[in-house]
Amino acid sequence: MEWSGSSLTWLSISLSAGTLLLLLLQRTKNRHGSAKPRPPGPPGWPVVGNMFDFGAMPHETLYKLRSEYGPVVWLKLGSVNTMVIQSPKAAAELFKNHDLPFSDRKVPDALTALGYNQGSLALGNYGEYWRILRRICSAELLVTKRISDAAAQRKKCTDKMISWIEEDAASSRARGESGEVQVAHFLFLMAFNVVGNLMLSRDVLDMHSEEGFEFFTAMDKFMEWAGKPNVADFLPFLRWLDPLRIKRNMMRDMGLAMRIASRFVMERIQENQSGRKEKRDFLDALLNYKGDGKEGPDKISKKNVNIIILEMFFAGSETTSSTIEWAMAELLRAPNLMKKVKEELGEVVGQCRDVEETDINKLPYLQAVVKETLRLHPAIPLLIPRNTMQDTNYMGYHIPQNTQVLVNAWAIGRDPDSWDDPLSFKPERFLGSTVEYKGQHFELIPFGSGRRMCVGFSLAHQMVHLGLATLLHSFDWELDMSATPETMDMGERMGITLRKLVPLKAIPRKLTIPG
Ligand code: HEM
Repeated sequence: MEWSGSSLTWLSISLSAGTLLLLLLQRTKNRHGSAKPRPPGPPGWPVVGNMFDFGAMPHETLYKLRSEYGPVVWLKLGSVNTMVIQSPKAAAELFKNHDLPFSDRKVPDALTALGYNQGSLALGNYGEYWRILRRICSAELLVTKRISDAAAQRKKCTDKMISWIEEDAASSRARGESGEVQVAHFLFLMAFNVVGNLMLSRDVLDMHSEEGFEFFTAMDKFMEWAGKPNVADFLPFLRWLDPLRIKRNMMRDMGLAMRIASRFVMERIQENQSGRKEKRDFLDALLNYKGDGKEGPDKISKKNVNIIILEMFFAGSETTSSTIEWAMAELLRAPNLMKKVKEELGEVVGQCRDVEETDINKLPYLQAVVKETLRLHPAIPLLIPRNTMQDTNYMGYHIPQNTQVLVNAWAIGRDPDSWDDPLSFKPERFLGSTVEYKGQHFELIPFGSGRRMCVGFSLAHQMVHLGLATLLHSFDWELDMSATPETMDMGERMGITLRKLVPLKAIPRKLTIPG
């Protein structure tokens, strides 16, 4: 049979009409749900699903969907089934009753570069290797004795931060400028060194060191690629193509960061071989690990040790420094609140000595400021994506195996059913309240909850309080003439963490703490 011109035209019209019908049917099916009940969600397009509805600030886009679809939302991101949880009640149901089947991770393609996810704790599949790492990390990072033993190291790092801030402000003034400094830069150096001391018993960054700068730059690039939205995560059949070149770039920059981390590890191995007798640290715990021959690996490979060291650096430094930066920004916007924290510091610490970690428990207003900051600005707004290991019946919905689960801690912190005036920064709401962020109160979960909750939680608690208190106790902070509390930009930038879009700049003036 021959195809005439008119039959070809008809064929193409029928094909187009058929495709259109299919598209509409697919949208209708998604809108009304399939045979098995799924949570409600916006209709998606074939192939791409809701991929293009996600936007640059997914936590905000998802928060807006709550009013239409309720606290549990179903999306299809390309071919990835995704469930989003956006209320304390739904989060409690997940973490209390379904934590185990939801304990795997969904791994972004970029972080499969050089086998990173295979060695990682944060992205590792739920299984023996993860359990062993988690045990080692908990012993090093969560046990109160270990954390308090390292208090002097943290104090040394905050002292250095203050002297670098003074140095930078002085050079700015010497150039005839206002003395303004970029606060997050120094917070990052401090946090990086706190982690460095815990992992490797040494400062890693110095304002002026070349090796530190090289490491910092490589890590910064690593975090940039890890935070970039990647079409290959939504349409896995495109992975081989790596259309945005994210994985290729990641391989290059991660490779550099790994080489630097491996230098630290090799140095330690050589020191140990030549009879090093210094105090045992996190790196020793990883290198000395010996399995019991029953479950998991017998030892942690050198490559995986490098990966874990790297991971701790970026898990511990971006999160804590951005939290303190947000707290400082909120306080600079509200001079009356700033005055209250400083008065409390004046009463408890006074002017004759520095803040110590042992002061934290006596500073309820400072603690309330930190909680309020973590409520409105959780560093990882959607937590780290989980993945279901098996089909699960969750709140009456059928959630299939291999569903990505996002818990919107950012939206939960703004839930009007849990919080009065949820969008305002009001630390007072926590005074006299028993709400904590230890993963038991589901209206405040900046560190997550359940098995995969932040393993660095106790360390983070100390670092954020000490870092913020030290900044406030050491200086009076002012905005430059070009900024006012009313016009300060509080926009967000999404990368691997949620940072301020415009980095906070402020002028440190020598202290006038009342008391
Ligand atoms: C303000 C500071 C911090 C915040 C807001 C934060 C937040 C989080 C969140 C939301 C998760 C995912 C929890 C989940 O999926 O349920 C997480 C996991 C993790 N955090 Fe943190 N974190 C902070 C500081 C730290 C520090 C200081 C370290 C270590 C040096 C650390 C290491 C980790 C690791 C290794 C994981 C993965 C745990 C796992 O998958 O088993 N974090 N963190």
